[in-house]
Amino acid sequence: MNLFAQDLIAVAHSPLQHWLTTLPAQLENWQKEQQHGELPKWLRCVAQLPHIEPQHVSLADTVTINNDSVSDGEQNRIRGLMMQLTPWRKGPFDLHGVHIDTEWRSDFKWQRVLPHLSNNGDLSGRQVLDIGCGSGYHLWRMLEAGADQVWGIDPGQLFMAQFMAIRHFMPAELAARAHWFPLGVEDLPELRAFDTVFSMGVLYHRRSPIDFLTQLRAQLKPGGELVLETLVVEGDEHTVLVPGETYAKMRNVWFIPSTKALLHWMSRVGFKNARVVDESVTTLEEQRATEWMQGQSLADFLDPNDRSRTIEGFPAPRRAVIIANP
Ligand SMILES: Nc1ncnc2c1ncn2[C@@H]1O[C@H](C[S@+](CC[C@H]([NH3+])C(=O)[O-])CC(=O)[O-])[C@@H](O)[C@H]1O
Repeated sequence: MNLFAQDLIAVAHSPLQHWLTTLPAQLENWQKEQQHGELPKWLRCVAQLPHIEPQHVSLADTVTINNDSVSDGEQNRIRGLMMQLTPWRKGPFDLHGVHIDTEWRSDFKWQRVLPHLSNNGDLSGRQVLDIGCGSGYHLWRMLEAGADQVWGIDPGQLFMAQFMAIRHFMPAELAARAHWFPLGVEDLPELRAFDTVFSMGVLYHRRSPIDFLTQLRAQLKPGGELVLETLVVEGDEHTVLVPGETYAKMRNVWFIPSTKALLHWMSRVGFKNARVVDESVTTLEEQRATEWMQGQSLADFLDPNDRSRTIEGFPAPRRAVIIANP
């Protein structure tokens, strides 16, 4: 069965219909050529999850789904299957009493973003795209904020399985409004159709940040809103850090601009009214190893004698949120 059949029907019934000129062929090609070797195993875990009527649902800081009569056996089954989908990086979630304490407290980032969106954070009636959405934690928060439909893309296939596991437990009405496609930003045509585009934690992974910003702008409707979150350094509009082989032990980090440089790049590609609404240093409360992500985390990426530096001697991770219009 086509994994994305329902999502493609949703595209056909949305203002994004023109996406159907490229999307079905890309997904078909992905299913034939690009599947991760472990994906069948991850999808089997999702298929084995018990079917439990969601009684209480809260899309708040911990995305929670509950039913008062869940048995210990069902809980153990959920825990065992979800553990097979580790590492869990973005969350937290609580599924029928199984608390998934992810590496990141992604709710902290949402608190830094939400108050600065237009309409006081009300996304009612909006088509929202999240580029690099990971497990899709923020997609659920966007639905909490009233979005009509939320669309996440990310090339990470484990994250897709995690999203599908969470969606499995959601009430049908919410599940039908949340979509996830295994695409990179570079796979998107110029849709110019979304009311809000989020891209958080992706810019520094791109080799060409100017092309990336251009791609983001090409997804927005006239009058839409971009929410960009990325690593930054302190400095003037000519300051950009291009780290060596690793930054905070991450291998795929290319450009870390100052906020002034980033605003300059954004104006060069045509964004209007770009403004920094938050800038903060990542704390050990926000990113840490847990039972659900037992590998190394921020504490291991910083200089043990000087927490203001990474292990490589660069400034420690500092992140900015920028809002702009196309
Ligand atoms: N070409 C690409 N196109 C789209 N996504 C990509 C690409 N390359 C990598 N990614 C994805 O971008 C996400 C970045 S994580 C931010 C998650 C969430 N947004 C968060 O803000 O918590 C932060 C980090 O890993 O540093 C991962 O899920 C990648 O798979």
